[in-house]
Amino acid sequence: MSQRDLKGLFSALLVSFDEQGNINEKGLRQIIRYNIDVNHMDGLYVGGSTGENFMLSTDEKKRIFEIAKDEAKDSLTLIAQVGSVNLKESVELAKFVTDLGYDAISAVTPFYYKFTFDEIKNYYNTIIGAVDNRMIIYSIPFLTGVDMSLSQFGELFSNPKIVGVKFTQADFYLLERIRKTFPDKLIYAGFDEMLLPATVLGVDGAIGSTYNINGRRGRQIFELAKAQKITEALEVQHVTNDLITDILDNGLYGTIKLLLQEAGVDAGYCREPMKKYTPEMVARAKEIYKKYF
Ligand SMILES: CC(=O)N[C@@H]([C@@H](O)[C@H](O)[C@H](O)CO)[C@@H](O)CC(=O)C(=O)O
Repeated sequence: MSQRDLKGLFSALLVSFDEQGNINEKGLRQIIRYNIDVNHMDGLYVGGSTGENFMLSTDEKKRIFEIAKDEAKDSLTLIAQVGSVNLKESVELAKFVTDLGYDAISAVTPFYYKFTFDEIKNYYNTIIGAVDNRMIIYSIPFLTGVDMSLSQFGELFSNPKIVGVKFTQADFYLLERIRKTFPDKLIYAGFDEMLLPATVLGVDGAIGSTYNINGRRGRQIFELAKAQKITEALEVQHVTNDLITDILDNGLYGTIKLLLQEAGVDAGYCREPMKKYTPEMVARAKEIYKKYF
């Protein structure tokens, strides 16, 4: 098992697709390079929501995991999101990425069906039980409908191979309780627009979509907040949130891809059913790029 430190700032890796929705390998490699060479990320979170993962086949997921490892090599930490409502697929992917040398795996809470907590617990223990690796829970209640309590996190954390949580929630009371109760577990801020308050509450890192293009400001917020320079950190968070608001208004993943294209990266298209770019959306992305970069 990799002993690499898992803390720090991670881009939730975008995937470049061509107009037909096929993986654009050259573009994907450019996005990875941009995250390493320009954003200076500590790591990549591969196969997350931002990677449009839940719309992909098993073979496509594997190919993306392979390309990311091949391009990044050991230059930064790699976490693979392998969660799926198909538990057998999750186990297969967990084995695949562990063999590739990924530093940790992560799995979204199983969604769509209203699984009981015992079923969710069995899902995590089954995936991580199949491999010699570390697991980070991916909690994102606004998309999955799964909102776990402090004691439920505690039950999952009782498995020593479950080492942390990617906390994409705005519940700062729960975040503070998890921090205080489980000081040895890793917590990642999942909402980029709330990086400053999450860092003040003691998260170990952050995983987000907008770091693919706005990694420099994410780093400033994270480091300033850790150094207790809250006024300065807030100034950068304000600019960042103006940018995130503009991105969200224009279409989240598509706009980040269009901004990357302005920066010279072949970030391609989103996969349907996500919408195709309209001329208005492209024009607006150009304005956003000029305003913030
Ligand atoms: C739903 C979603 O995209 N959430 C993002 C955030 O980075 C989010 O895009 C950002 O904070 C803007 O709201 C991350 O939490 C998702 C993520 O890390 C992932 O791709 O798995």
